[in-house]
Parts: sequence; C-alpha cells; structure tokens
Amino acid sequence: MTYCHIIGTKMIEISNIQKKYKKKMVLQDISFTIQEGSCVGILGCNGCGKSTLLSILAGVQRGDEGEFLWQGKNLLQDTKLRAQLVGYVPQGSPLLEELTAWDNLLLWYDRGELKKELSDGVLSMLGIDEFIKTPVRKMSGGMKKRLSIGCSVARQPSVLLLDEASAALDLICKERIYNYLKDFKAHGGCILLTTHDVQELELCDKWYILKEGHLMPYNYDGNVHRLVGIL
Ligand SMILES: Nc1ncnc2c1ncn2[C@@H]1O[C@H](COP(=O)(O)OP(=O)(O)OP(=O)(O)O)[C@@H](O)[C@H]1O
Repeated sequence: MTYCHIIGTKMIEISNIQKKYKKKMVLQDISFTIQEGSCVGILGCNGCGKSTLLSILAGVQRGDEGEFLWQGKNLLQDTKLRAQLVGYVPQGSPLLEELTAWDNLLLWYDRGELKKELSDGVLSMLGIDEFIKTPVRKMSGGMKKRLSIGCSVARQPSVLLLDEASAALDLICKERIYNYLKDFKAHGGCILLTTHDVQELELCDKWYILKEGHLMPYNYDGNVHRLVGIL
C-alpha cells in the first residue's frame, strides 16, 4: 500500500488562525505545530470550532488571519502545493451525489491507479469494491465516509486533516482505518484530527482542547472522566 510523500521537513506550523462569523469570534490565535510522523487531536464540545479550523486549513473557507506553513510556504495561499500535500476528510460528504463511487474516484485517481488501489491498495482496504457501481445518493453514511476517505488519500498526501473521519464506520472498518493511520504516521505523515471517539484519541501523540475560541494543550492519559470534566 502506498502512503505519503515524505515532506522532508520536521514539522508543519499552524500560526495565529482567527475566524469570526459576524460578531461571533470562533477561533482566536490558534497556533501549534505537527511533527513529521505524528498525530495531533483537537478535542472540544459540539460547536467549539473544530470543523471551522480544519475547513480553513483545507482551504474550503477563509480564515480572517493566520498561516499554515510548510518549509516557509503558506499552504493557505499556495493552492497547488496544498492540493499536492494535504488530504481532507470533511465531517459532511464532499461527494457528487449523482455519480457512482467509481466516477467520484475518477475525479481523484487516474484509471490505472484506481484499478490497482481497488484490487490491492487503500481502496481495497476500505472495501470500496463492494459498492463501486452504486450512486452516492443510494449509499449509507458509512459507505460515503469510506469513499470520502478513499478520495482524500488519492494523491498520497503528506498531511491528513480528518474531521470525525471514523464516526460513521462499522467496527471492522474503524479497525482498518486505525491501522492505516498508524502506518501513515510510521511512513512520516502528519495527521490532524477532530474526534469524539476514545480509540481515535489513542492514535494521537498530542492533544489540544478547543474552548471559547482558544486552544489549550492537554495531556490525555486515558482518563475519559477527567477529560469530560475539562471540556
Ligand atoms: N457558516 C457559518 N456561519 C455562521 N456560524 C457558523 C457557520 N459555521 C459554523 N458556525 C458556528 O460556529 C461555531 C463552530 O462550529 P463548528 O462546526 O466549527 O463546530 P465543531 O466544533 O466542529 O462542532 P461539532 O463537534 O458539533 O462538529 C458554532 O457555533 C456554529 O454554529
């Protein structure tokens, strides 16, 4: 299975991201780093701004301030480099509803690569061949999520932004995704994820709590009750 292009730098730096919706300040001075080969988890209550942060980094919406730096280049401005380096699984579906799984994947993979990945790669690991001819509008939530993950890794990204990526998946698929993410890290990839899932928390090397627009480092020790008390 192919994983990521090694990015040849020690880390990704996210600096001073800010976002207001009208007068409501959702993100204030969000700054942190992600080391190569590691996973950072952003935790917080519903509505605290996790999806907003990831969608800004993915370039889906604009922040008011801030930088997403790789080797001194701001990926928020360099869209070509961002498309090459960053894979994004949004919380909702990014798929084209009228197209089949195959046709959605063809927007991301070339035909030969797609056949290979379906028979013996990440797409086969995700079990996408089971519903390859199904239009997205007839898929279950979990199938859409599997397809969305499959699209996000097409260009062998070095950075994965995962917004509750495993939330709708069945247990078999969750287990496969966790193993894939462990290997992705082991191959030097960077992961930034949001989650409400304890097993996914355990994949992370660093954790932050997002609360009232601010990011605070948190030392997760497996004690969910303590974590809930802080959220
Ligand atoms: N397009 C928008 N316009 C105005 N307000 C928005 C918009 N998108 C999100 N919000 C608000 O911004 C805040 C943060 O939303 P966001 O979706 O980022 O939260 P979240 O932490 O991802 O929540 P969840 O855990 O439920 O997914 C919420 O109060 C939400 O209502």
